[in-house]
Amino acid sequence: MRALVVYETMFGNTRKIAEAIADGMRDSAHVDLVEVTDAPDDISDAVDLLVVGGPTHAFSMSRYSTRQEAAHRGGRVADLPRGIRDWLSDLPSGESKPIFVAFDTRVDMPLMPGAASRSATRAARRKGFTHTAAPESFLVEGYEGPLVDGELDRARQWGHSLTAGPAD
Ligand SMILES: Cc1cc2nc3c(=O)[nH]c(=O)nc-3n(C[C@H](O)[C@H](O)[C@H](O)COP(=O)(O)O)c2cc1C
Repeated sequence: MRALVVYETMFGNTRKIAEAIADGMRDSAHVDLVEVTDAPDDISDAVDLLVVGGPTHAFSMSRYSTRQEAAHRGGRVADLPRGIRDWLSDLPSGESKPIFVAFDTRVDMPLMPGAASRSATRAARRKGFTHTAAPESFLVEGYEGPLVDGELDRARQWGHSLTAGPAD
């Protein structure tokens, strides 16, 4: 199996989760891991599984304005010109599409609605991805992080479960 993991991050937490997911997947797949700014403009036919993740901003995927706000709060110095919302929207709506699965990071607050991964899954369906797997969220303690204890292990296991066969 060949997989592509595309991630967006402002404070580095989603990058760590993406790296752990890719690690878990590598047991049974060839995995390419790229930040959204370097992601290809189209998905190669060779990709069987597309995994897309980003931070939850304002109950959904980030927008330019929310990334600017993150930058003002001490996130990456240069604000990110495109996030996963823009990348997904710019993908061509061709016929052949890999399996799609999304993840996000969000703050550890039980009643906080919305998750970037759910919005990304809806966007992917609109784009023509007919095979989508259940999205997953990973928790951070505050806007800047750090990740909640145990989330990196959970991400590694989740990644493994995406590519491992049913007997695994
Ligand atoms: C502008 C802004 C809006 C946010 N809105 C939400 C939100 O609606 N729900 C939530 O759970 N977390 C929210 N957060 C927290 C982010 O999810 C958190 O910063 C992110 O998971 C950290 O990931 P990163 O280090 O990869 O940027 C917000 C953060 C920012 C900067």
